[in-house]
Amino acid sequence: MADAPIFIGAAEVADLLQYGALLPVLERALVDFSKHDGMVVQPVRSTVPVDKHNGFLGVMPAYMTESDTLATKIVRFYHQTAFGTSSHQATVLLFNPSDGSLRAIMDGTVITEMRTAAVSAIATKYLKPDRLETLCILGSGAQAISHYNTFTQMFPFKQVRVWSRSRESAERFAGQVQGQVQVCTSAREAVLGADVVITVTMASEPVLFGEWVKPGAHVNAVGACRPEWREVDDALMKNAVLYVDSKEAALMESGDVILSGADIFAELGEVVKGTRPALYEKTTLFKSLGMAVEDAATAKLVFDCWLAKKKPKL
Ligand SMILES: NC(=O)C1=CN([C@@H]2O[C@H](COP(=O)(O)OP(=O)(O)OC[C@H]3O[C@@H](n4cnc5c(N)ncnc54)[C@H](O)[C@@H]3O)[C@@H](O)[C@H]2O)C=CC1
Ligand SMILES: O=C(O)C1=NCCCC1
Repeated sequence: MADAPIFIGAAEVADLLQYGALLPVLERALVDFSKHDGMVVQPVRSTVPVDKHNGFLGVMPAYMTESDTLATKIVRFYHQTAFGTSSHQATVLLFNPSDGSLRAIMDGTVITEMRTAAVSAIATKYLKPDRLETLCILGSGAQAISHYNTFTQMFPFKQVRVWSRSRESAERFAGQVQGQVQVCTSAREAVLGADVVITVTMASEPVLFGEWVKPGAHVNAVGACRPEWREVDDALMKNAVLYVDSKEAALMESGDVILSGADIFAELGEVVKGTRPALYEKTTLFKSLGMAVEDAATAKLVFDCWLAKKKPKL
């Protein structure tokens, strides 16, 4: 009989996951996904609208042959949540690929926060390798915090600006993170002159406009994961060189891509592998929707770290 699955809660996931180990694991997952050689199986996320309660439930399975990783994430994202509870909550199930038995149930909320920020950082590393002085974050929730933490660890920004719909939440954000943050009164003020812009809002209409964005800047557009939602206007979508995590998902899920009619230049995994160029002298935009392979690879890393910690030291 198979062993009972282990449970790894949020605090332990946060303790086990280090960006130093996570980044190469994610780069490999992105590359393997973008080979499209049949070795990675990842259907586009299946999302159930829960209209009555203004929310969605997403199911994200993946199998990666080379690393022999089988997992699924279940994630809820709700517009209205009680104060103090996160709009996004997730659980990851990690299976034994050889017989399909359940190996581990782990918190997926921390995984979602950390792997999404890490993938944006990978996009930034390839698409904006130099002149990283000013970082702008639009939004002040959980992803804003994980992006702030990752980006200030990985890059030498001299200034970080934040804008949020309410000044109160932007100030709360500034008080929560370590280091200086300039709270801006408008999105425009935050974006003008920034080298890197990150959009991490629950907006369904554009909050970022092309006319504000400095030529040659890089944008990570992380929100707006529904076909009718926008975070970015048509001008930016059409004038920037557009990179995505998955072309198939972008054409099914991203309102910014679908409704602007912008052409996708490449998948991020193709850039990491070197089969498509990083046009970093131009204005670039990475449209992130989040992929199951990112969760599966991260969950396997968490599980392997958990096993290594558990092993008695000889
Ligand atoms: N690409 C990816 O892999 C992932 C994307 N996401 C997306 O990232 C975004 C941020 O997620 P979290 O930080 O976890 O959410 P959160 O609920 O913690 O924060 C959302 C932020 O958006 C702001 N906001 C809400 N409605 C807005 C509006 N109409 N206009 C402007 N700002 C608005 C809120 O004030 C808050 O600052 C969401 O769109 C989420 O779905 C989340 C997980 C993974
Ligand atoms: O990748 C994810 O996880 C999510 N992406 C879009 C919003 C829901 C969670």
